[in-house]
Amino acid sequence: MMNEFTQVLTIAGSDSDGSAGAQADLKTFMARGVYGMSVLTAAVAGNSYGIHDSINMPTSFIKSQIKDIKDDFKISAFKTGMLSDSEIIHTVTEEIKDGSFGTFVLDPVIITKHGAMLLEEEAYQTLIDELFPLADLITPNFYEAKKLSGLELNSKEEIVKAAHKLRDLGPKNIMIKGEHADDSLDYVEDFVLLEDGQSFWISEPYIKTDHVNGTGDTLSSSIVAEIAKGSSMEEAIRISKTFTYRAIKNEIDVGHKFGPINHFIHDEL
Ligand SMILES: Nc1ncnc2c1ncn2[C@@H]1O[C@H](COP(=O)(O)OP(=O)(O)O)[C@@H](O)[C@H]1O
Ligand SMILES: Cc1ncc(COP(=O)(O)OP(=O)(O)O)c(N)n1
Repeated sequence: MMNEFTQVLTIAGSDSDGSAGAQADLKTFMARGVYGMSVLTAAVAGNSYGIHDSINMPTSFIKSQIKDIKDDFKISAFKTGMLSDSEIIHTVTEEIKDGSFGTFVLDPVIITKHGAMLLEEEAYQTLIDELFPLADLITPNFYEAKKLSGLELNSKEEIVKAAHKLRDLGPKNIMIKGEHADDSLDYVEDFVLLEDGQSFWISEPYIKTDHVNGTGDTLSSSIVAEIAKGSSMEEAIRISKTFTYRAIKNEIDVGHKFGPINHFIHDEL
């Protein structure tokens, strides 16, 4: 008899070097023991030196991919990543708003840590207006949280304030990932505000390395996997922070500059 397998989905861009985007999501899904599927919204040409070109999928093709997933599979949880512009956000919103893909983790991919802009500025408000109200969790990085909340985030108090401000825009749970651009840091601390009003800081030691491409994608897709397997939101976030930390710490030698993290560490967890 065949085993029933937990099925999850990423709606995201393809990143040719395999470090981030849908490729990182699918590797993470595999590492976390769930069956991953992908709907591609865009594709970027990139390597460890950076992103050098990109193309958006036609919205009709995004719709076709989602239709084929809906027609055949039972998705327990999903995430969105790179959505490029308002037209793609609108298309994805229309296709997912029936709730048939289960728990929704929105990774508001705006900018990579090396400065590539993956969402047009005119689309920030569309993301807030259309997708935030549907999201069970949003996971902005430090820069994205600043942009989306309009706050400077110069102190822990301001990060807490930003999380409340973002939650007022509709998402049930908020995780603001901490700053890690400064090499003198001891810890990277993320702030989590849960649906029931509870909140906590979650920290791991700062790792000094150039191999951090795809950390945000890995974190959010791991949360999707853990929720699909039955964890609570808090458990899924805690497990995924540890998984991402260990994937950064156990470096692999791929690429000449800013390399990927290590998705092969699942056996040790
Ligand atoms: N150098 C680092 N050392 C330890 N943890 C890190 C490091 N870089 C990122 N992280 C962690 O990886 C996760 C993803 O965050 P981040 O890199 O900010 O996302 P994004 O890729 O969206 O910019 C967070 O939990 C963050 O704290
Ligand atoms: C296609 C594509 N999607 C997303 C990213 C950025 O990934 P993320 O993990 O959010 O950020 P970095 O850690 O890579 O900065 C990407 N590069 N490509």
